[in-house]
Amino acid sequence: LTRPQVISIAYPLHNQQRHCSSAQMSRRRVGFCLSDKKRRQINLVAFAELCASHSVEVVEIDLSQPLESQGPFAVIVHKLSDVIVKAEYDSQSQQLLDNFQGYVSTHPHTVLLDPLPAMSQLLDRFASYRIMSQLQNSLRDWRISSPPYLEISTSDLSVIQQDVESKGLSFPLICKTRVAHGSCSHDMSLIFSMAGLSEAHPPCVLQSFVNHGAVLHKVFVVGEDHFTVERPSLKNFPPGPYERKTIFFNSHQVSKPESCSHLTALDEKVPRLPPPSGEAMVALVRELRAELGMALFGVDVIVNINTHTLTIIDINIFPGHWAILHFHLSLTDTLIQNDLQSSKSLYSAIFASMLHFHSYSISCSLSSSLPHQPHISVPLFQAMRECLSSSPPSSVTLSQYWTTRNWKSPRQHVLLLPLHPRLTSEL
Ligand SMILES: Nc1ncnc2c1ncn2[C@@H]1O[C@H](COP(=O)(O)OP(=O)(O)OP(=O)(O)O)[C@@H](O)[C@H]1O
Ligand SMILES: O=P(O)(O)O[C@H]1[C@H](OP(=O)(O)O)[C@@H](OP(=O)(O)O)[C@@H](O)[C@@H](O)[C@@H]1OP(=O)(O)O
Repeated sequence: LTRPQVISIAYPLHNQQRHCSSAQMSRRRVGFCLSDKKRRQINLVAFAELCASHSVEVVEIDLSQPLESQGPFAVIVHKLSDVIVKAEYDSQSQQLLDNFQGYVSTHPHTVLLDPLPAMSQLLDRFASYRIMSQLQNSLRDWRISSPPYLEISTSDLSVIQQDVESKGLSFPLICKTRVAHGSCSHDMSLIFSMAGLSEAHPPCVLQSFVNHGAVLHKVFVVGEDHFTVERPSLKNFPPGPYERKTIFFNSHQVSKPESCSHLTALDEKVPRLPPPSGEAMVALVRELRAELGMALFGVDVIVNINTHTLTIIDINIFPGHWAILHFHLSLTDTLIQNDLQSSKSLYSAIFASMLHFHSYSISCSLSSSLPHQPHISVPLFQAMRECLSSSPPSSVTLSQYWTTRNWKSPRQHVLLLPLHPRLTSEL
């Protein structure tokens, strides 16, 4: 077996670490500010232990305490969506956010992934759909669009019906809450007629449903890099309007890797469309990054079965759990490109280690669960399947290629482990 080239990222780091000045040493602290769920997903506690062996301190930021005494931070990685949404109506959350922003403003050398104002706009579908809509102009040559939509702020049915008509929105319509974060934000409905609009509760958006053969392309963006996976998605519906009961659903029932719903089973046999072209995806990601001013986000794309137009339906903050493997290495590149030369080795070390750590946990899961035990967890199995079906990733960097390749031959992960004696001994 060929030694995966990603290992070469790790070696020079150790050399550079030996020559670190005390100024650099003081910058070896990375703050994470994530929900309990996300922290568990990336196993931050175990990861912090691993980093410590590389002289890198991982700190879980306590927002309720002054940040000054918890820093200085070279980087802060956060997903403060909950706090940002709550700050709209809760003064305590607003205070936490102000303190956080205050720290960031007075520490311009701390790299914040991502800036709060940029994130906030994605938490509001009114704002993010405007961005998606504007993007159509610059991406027209790539035949990239977003469905027509309407912002609904009234519960006056006749006003909604008039707006739908005057805007020329075609049924079925998909109704999504204005707030794009939190469990309720994934509750949606499919409305098939003018009468059905009585079930659109403001504030929400009504977006034209686009038939796309029940395939969703989820693009994860990490700085300069991106990669794409396919997910299940809603099936095709005949163009409306027509009499049919509104369908209520939760987006996580239809578009998670493990989703298995009658709403995603096509009623008819249709030829599978080719995936979006790599060039178009590159153009899309480039425009979005510039427009959003963010490094960590996801964009959901479908392909219109009639026109073959790439259609953007959603933009998300911070890649989901599945992105984590790719995230660590890609983030390193992002930081390097930002000219953070002095921090280069630090970030490379952190994220190469993170990758190794995850490789370790995954290879253990794989070797213990496959092929001997039928009780492999559904999410893990689906995640593997998702990865296997996403080859080659649309933006193939060395690290991404490596990751994908190694998922196909999980045993190769073990080859990485001698780099970490502690992990090897655990094996
Ligand atoms: N305009 C549309 N046309 C066709 N299908 C759509 C459209 N909008 C959404 N969908 C379907 O509904 C699902 C959920 O939509 P969307 O991505 O907006 O939800 P979400 O809850 O914001 O998702 P996420 O979990 O990524 O945050 C999509 O995966 C897709 O199957
Ligand atoms: O990151 P969080 O835990 O908050 O949850 C995000 C979730 O990731 P996870 O399921 O891997 O956790 C994402 O899933 P996929 O992109 O993989 O589909 C997606 O549903 C986001 O919309 C969620 O963010 P939220 O809507 O809550 O802001």
